[in-house]
Amino acid sequence: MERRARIGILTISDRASTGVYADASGPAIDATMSEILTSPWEKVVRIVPDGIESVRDAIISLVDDEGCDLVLTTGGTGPAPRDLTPEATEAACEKMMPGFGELMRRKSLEQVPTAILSRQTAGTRGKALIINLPGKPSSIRMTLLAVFPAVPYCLDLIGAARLETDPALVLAFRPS
Ligand SMILES: Nc1ncnc2c1ncn2[C@@H]1O[C@H](COP(=O)(O)OP(=O)(O)OP(=O)(O)O)[C@@H](O)[C@H]1O
Ligand SMILES: Nc1nc2c(c(=O)[nH]1)N[C@H]1C(S)=C(S)[C@@H](COP(=O)(O)O)O[C@H]1N2
Repeated sequence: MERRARIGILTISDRASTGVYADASGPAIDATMSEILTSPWEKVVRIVPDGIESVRDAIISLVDDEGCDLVLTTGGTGPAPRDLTPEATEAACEKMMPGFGELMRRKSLEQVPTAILSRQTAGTRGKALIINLPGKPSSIRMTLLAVFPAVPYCLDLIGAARLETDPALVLAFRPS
């Protein structure tokens, strides 16, 4: 029996974390993962304000304390002074995986010219993969679908839980 995957959903937003507006991006990640995954999984949801320490500590806690296999962040990837998610991700990770950000920016560029303003990246910490998504709720499904074909094999390689996907939506590629 395969182990149930644990997926961290981390919303990074000054305003959503203080209740100025309701978080729409975390629920969009949850909904997209429910669409994509056919293997058992459970979520661990957090909302934190922007900042290197707040975000780094949340990622470390989701991986080290909560045992997450995958952490999906949203928000804080742009150029504004308080957008520090890529720096925090780098501080929490042992290896950076720049291909994720490159592909998401390329896909987003088909929709909005400001896609290049996102500094989103990805990396690994122990047996966990951390991926940054932009903050816009409308960007979540498209960016996740773009990179997800490579996610299950990446988790295999780092020794995380095995993920199965709905092939009608995401064809997970596992080189033989
Ligand atoms: N978690 C979220 N839930 C709902 N809407 C969001 C969320 N994050 C961002 N947005 C929307 O996307 C817009 C642009 O995102 P951006 O990351 O620039 O937000 P922001 O202005 O930095 O947010 P904050 O001030 O809360 O950190 C925001 O103005 C908001 O309308
Ligand atoms: N798919 C998609 N990607 C996108 C956007 C978007 O609307 N759709 N917005 C861009 C904009 S305007 C910014 S500033 C950056 C960073 O957003 P963040 O700070 O909310 O992470 O993401 C970019 N990537």
